[in-house]
Amino acid sequence: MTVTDTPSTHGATPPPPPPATISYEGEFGRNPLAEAGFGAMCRRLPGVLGHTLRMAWAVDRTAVVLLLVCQLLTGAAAAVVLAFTARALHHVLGTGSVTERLHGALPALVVVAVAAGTGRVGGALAAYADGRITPRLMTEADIALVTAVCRVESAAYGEAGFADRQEAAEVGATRTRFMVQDAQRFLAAAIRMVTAGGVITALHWTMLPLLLLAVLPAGVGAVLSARVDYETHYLTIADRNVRSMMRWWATYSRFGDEVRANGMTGYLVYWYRALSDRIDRRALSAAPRVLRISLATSALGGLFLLGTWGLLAWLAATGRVALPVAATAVVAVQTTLAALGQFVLHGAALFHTSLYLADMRSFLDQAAERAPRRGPATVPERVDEIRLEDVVYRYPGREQPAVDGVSLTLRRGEILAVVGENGSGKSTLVKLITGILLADRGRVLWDGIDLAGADPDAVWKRTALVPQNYARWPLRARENVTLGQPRTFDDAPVWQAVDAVGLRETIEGLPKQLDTLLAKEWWGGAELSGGQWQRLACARALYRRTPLLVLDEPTSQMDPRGEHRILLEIKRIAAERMTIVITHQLQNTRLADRIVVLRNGRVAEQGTYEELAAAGGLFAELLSLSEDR
Ligand SMILES: Nc1ncnc2c1ncn2[C@@H]1O[C@H](COP(=O)(O)OP(=O)(O)OP(=O)(O)O)[C@@H](O)[C@H]1O
Repeated sequence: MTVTDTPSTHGATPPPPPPATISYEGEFGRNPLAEAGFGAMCRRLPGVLGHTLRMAWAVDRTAVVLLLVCQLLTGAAAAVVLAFTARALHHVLGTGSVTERLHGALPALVVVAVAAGTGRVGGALAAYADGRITPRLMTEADIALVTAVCRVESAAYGEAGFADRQEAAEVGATRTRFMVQDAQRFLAAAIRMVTAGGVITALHWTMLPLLLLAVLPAGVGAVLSARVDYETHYLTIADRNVRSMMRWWATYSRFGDEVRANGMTGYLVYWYRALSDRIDRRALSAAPRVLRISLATSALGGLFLLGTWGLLAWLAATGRVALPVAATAVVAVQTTLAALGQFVLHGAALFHTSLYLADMRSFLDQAAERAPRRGPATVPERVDEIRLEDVVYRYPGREQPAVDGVSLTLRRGEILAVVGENGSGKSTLVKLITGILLADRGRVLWDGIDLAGADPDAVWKRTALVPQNYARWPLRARENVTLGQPRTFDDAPVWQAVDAVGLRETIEGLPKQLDTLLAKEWWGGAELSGGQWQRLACARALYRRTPLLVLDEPTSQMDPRGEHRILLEIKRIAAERMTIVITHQLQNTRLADRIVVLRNGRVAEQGTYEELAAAGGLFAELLSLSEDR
């Protein structure tokens, strides 16, 4: 047999590469539970219960009170049912005629019926209270997450593991659904266990410890299995995160053309399956461990249960307990066994849920730590100058700074063009000027106020930005213009902004004009073309009328008429503000008062269009390349 490097079958190609393996080092590389012992895990329960109670209390106090009262009621009802069943059995199995015995048992049976009914009503009301609390609890958890993520310093997104902690927190937020239910069932089982345990101890003191031994292994098994499940979850967070992102990109209708016309479907589906298989393999590799735990704990529990029944038989056979008492004991054993079983299983379920909720809480703490803490300084409505002093910024995990010692001054009324090759630091520079990122070194001063000490909301009230990747908000056309600055109910300024970008005809042609929902996916929605969306993004920035206007590649998708119109508008309104335009269309930099050319994060040259075009430097080189067609 010979082995060749060349494919032997007609046109066979090597298999496509499998999805990259993602693993993290450092803080997030280790499962926080990896070293936690069984006792430590169980000690988390009171904390989880307390937290659940506090959260539930905050959303609906009446429902919480109702829930607790109902739990007590159902627990007490269960005890009454058991105690009076014992009494009834005492009569039924006693001496006398059948009628006498039944007659004697009747009052106890009535009490049993009433108590059982009360227990059922209590159970139904508890479920109702849970139904009132849980949806709001989920909403609160969800909103807390969204708010936390929207508020963190932008730099946090770049930190290793941040997105995965967020994904873990999202799972935690969805698990909130089980939180009240688990806590409620656990409490109910605890109350039933205490009451039934009391009854059974009264029959013979050895019964309860034996029963406890019979169910404890199942509880230990459930907790250990929950731990294995969480370990698998932890190991696959990164993969699931990437998979859900990929799923969105692959199935989102806006990218459908690219997927189809580039023949990506096959590979995407292959990729999706390969990653899913990898996730499944991790889950399946845990299955034997779960089976071993389950078999061992079931066997142990079964042995103890056998012992309990044996003891009961021995007590009855040797006359140590009377027959009616033994019969009651059978009922009591069953009830206590069920209560104990539920107690440990719901305890384990609560513990399981708590693992995920802990992820959510730790992410919220992490996000809170990364919330801007810059200082109280505010920025006046009018800003006359922005000065950068030797500003340096390096993205986390990158060796080279993206902006490396930039100093420049921008004055009111001035239009600054920033140019440079891909990756030269233009967008990063703009993020530093607008305070989205804070400089690692050096200062960005707005009329002498250092952005490192200024309240970011106060700064962002004064900025308008058309980023390179702007969002196409699935909102009405009006909100797509006013988002971030809903000023009045008056549409006139909205139309002004729409006119400024030459979009009036388009908007008037929409089914509901400004009220049209710009989301093709939804019924009643409409879709715009790429350039029209870009015009809308520009309209949004112009509508804000802020002292700083930043446009990053604002006309890359526009036709010449649209581009011309926007550039004229920028010039028209330039006197009242500072304007920064990033562009690769070097002809467009003619409108700027000054051009800054970046290379590797540094200012390579600056000057007017004419000066730079004649200087023979990088700008002149790029200009000649753009003209060499
Ligand atoms: N979020 C980020 N995390 C890490 N590195 C980043 C990030 N954003 C940009 N960079 C890196 O910083 C450098 C500067 O990027 P920047 O986006 O500022 O360049 P640019 O001049 O705007 O490029 P382009 O012309 O392609 O838009 C690049 O090397 C880029 O890889």
